[in-house]
Amino acid sequence: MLGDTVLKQIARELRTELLDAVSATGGHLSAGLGVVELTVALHAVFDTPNDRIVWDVGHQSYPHKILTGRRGAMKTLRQIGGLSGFPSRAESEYDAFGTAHSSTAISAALGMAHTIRLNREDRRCVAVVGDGALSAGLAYEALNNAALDPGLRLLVILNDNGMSISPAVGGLHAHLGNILASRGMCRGGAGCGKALQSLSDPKGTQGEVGASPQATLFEALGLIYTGPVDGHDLDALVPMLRGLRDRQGVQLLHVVTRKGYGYLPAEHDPVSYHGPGKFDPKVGLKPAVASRPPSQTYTQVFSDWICDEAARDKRVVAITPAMREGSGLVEFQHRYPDRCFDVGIAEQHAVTLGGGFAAEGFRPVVAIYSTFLQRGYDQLIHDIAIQRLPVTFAIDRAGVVGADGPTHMGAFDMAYMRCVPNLIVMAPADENECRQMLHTALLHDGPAAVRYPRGTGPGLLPDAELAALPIGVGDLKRVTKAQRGSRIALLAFGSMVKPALVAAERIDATVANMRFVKPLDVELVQDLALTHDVLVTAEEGCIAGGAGSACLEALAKRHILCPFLQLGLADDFIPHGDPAGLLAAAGLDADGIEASIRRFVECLDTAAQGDAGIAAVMSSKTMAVSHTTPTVASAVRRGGLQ
Ligand SMILES: Cc1ncc(C[n+]2csc(CCOP(=O)(O)OP(=O)(O)O)c2C)c(N)n1
Ligand SMILES: CC(=O)[C@@H](O)[C@H](O)COP(=O)(O)O
Ligand SMILES: [Mg+2]
Repeated sequence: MLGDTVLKQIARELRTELLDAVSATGGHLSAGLGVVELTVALHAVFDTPNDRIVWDVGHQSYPHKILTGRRGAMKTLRQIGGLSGFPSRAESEYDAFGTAHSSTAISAALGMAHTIRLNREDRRCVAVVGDGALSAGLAYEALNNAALDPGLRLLVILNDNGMSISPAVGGLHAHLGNILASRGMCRGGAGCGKALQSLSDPKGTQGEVGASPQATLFEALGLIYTGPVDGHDLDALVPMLRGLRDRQGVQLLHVVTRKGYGYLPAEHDPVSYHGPGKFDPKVGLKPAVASRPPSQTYTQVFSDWICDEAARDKRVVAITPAMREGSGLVEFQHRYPDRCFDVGIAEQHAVTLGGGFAAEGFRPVVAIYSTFLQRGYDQLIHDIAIQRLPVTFAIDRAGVVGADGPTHMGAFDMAYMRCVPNLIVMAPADENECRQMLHTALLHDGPAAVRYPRGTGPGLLPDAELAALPIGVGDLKRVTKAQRGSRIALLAFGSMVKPALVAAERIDATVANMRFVKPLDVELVQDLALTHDVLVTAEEGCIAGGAGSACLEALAKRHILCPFLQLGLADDFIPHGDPAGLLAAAGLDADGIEASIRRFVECLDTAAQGDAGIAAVMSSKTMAVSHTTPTVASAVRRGGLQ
């Protein structure tokens, strides 16, 4: 075991290393800075990777990465082919469990603890979970399940820094504050809870409901609580972890830390340093420019839109599951504090809360990332769609998000939403259309979703005027001049309209901005199939079950046969990296769309000329579905991406 002085020296170097690395690449910073000492202490006390440490979310795991053989690779963080920004089992044996969506760590570590008991092994499991992550139902499901199992050996470390991305919210936050206020910071011994009080009893005792006059929520649940301990004080932390290491029962160690600790700009503004881009650590982040940049992000478009609607209509309320900044609700909350609901990390609740508002005649807008709406899927169906409740879903980060990688890609929403009855699903081609679609959704007397990508669009700045779009009607943007031969029609959804138009100029194709994934403009699809030789769909989402599949189903329903090419995200997870590079690798930029169509048409021509069997099929215009785009992951594996 390394001496305490050495551990302190390691912590100092680790913090400097972390700051240097993240300021050079961008990534998650303030959470990692806050757990430097905790990371050092855990690795000093536990025998990793034999003992398992499961980092919840994993955005705080960079110090752990640096300590576990990845120091030199930190410069590749979140870039194509480089280190993941989250724990990854594929990356290191020290990453016990892949995480990135929050609140999974206790469940995963509990599963591991069960296997250890079943296998009669001498190993330990630790889940490190933040106070923000503890607002999600999943975490409570795990705690509830873990409690009262004295035979298990599981340590849950609650890293309480009072912060989610924004300041933590809710009753739990208040409860943690009360514990700290009433008990003070403990340094071991009886005041720390039952576990350390009975260190002489190596088997430990299970927490008893109401055992202490100021029982914590955790004790009331049946966990063995220890703390609160200063998470930056290695002299307190290390002995405490040593004391808890071999104890049986589900132990909860309450560690208090400061997000951004050790780098003053991040301590003062942990929100901005949660996930900064590159910056000079000597200077810090540049203050946000007061004037608007020429191109707005879709998030900013949403932000302006909801403020405008709220000024017009008092029934408009906004709900965010802990993504106030990322979803563009800071200004709205500032202007309408009593109409903005940050519910913490609680996506399921966010959706159903919207249902409650809608049932009473309000117009709730649930602002949510595509990837996080996956958590609220049953609520979307059961609580909203079945009852046709007018909830607007403003779905940000739909499509390829980039550096956060496979866990955060908004690849699935079109597929998982278009099968839900009563739900309207829109995908804007540009910023102005985004605003009009959000307005359309809000006016619609039923649930409606608008899915838009991370970052900026083509730059078509939104009109101040709001006009509802006719529901289920696409927009023909370009008509091919070709009279016969390969008359190609490109049916583009959302962000694919722009590259489709560029490709269409080169190959002379018709382009439709489909606008609606659901209800689909079936007439338009069928007309284009009947007047063209080849139909191509393009979407920034998974091909399987996605918008292109909707078009195919529309043709099948009327027995219309047409060679059909579906462009989108192939059946694989998209790795992390620069979004433009990832889109290009998926064949979803103008060059890729053009190349895929040329290949497809060539293939059809060859088949028509060479192979009698296929020619017969083609001449009878039997539907030919072809998708040849390589997956992005396979391109990265082949080293084909720069
Ligand atoms: C299910 C889910 N919702 C939202 C997020 C986005 N998110 C990432 S970190 C974070 C804050 C987590 O707070 P906490 O667990 O306390 O960790 P801290 O950053 O404070 O260390 C949020 C909301 C997520 N990763 N997963
Ligand atoms: C870890 C996490 O889930 C978030 O911090 C996420 O990385 C934010 O992504 P954006 O940068 O797209 O808001
Ligand atoms: Mg926190």
